[in-house]
Amino acid sequence: MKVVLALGSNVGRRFDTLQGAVDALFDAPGLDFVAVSPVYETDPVGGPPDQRAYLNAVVIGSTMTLGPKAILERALGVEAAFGRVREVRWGPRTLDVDLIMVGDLLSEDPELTLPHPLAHERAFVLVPWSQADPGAVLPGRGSVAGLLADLDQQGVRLRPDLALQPPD
Ligand SMILES: Nc1ncnc2c1ncn2[C@@H]1O[C@H](COP(=O)(O)OP(=O)(O)OP(=O)(O)O)[C@@H](O)[C@H]1O
Ligand SMILES: Nc1nc2c(c(=O)[nH]1)N=C(CO)CN2
Repeated sequence: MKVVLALGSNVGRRFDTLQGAVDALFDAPGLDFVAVSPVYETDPVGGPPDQRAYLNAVVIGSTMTLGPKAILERALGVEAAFGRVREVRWGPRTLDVDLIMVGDLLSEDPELTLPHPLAHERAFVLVPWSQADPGAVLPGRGSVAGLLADLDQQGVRLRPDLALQPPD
């Protein structure tokens, strides 16, 4: 099953945090690395004003053994390991890891909604995802390229000077 995860950081050493997350997500068995997107610097969407810009990226994996809850637990564990401070909704965070999709699974459980309920409207997710996988499809919503055609992408800027490496 294909697994798509979105990474974001707007506090501290943002790029190092993203690379650390890529490494940590694939550290334990069960999830195999497939691809990582370029890094984008993005205007904050929602939350308090005067937040620093985010760095965002998307990482794609594959699993034959893990269920969606196990993948979410891993994602939340990696977030916690980077000391995310969860105070303000949509406020600053050291690391945010969102589970965008797991195969063609659909779930409306608030603990794990699949696909991620806001992914289809977030250019900071869809732009990097389309670069990592040009043929990507968001289950129930259609092609990522098609979704992007209707979205404002001005707040999402490629950082060609920053490149994430595959997990070590
Ligand atoms: N697809 C998903 N990916 C990540 N977390 C999810 C998902 N669906 C539900 N959740 C739940 O959301 C909680 C995380 O909420 P959190 O406050 O981090 O949201 P956020 O990252 O600030 O905002 P957003 O949901 O807009 O990305 C997790 O504890 C998790 O149980
Ligand atoms: N640019 C940007 N804005 C956000 C982000 C993010 O990763 N990037 N994450 C949010 C909550 O998940 C809220 N707003």
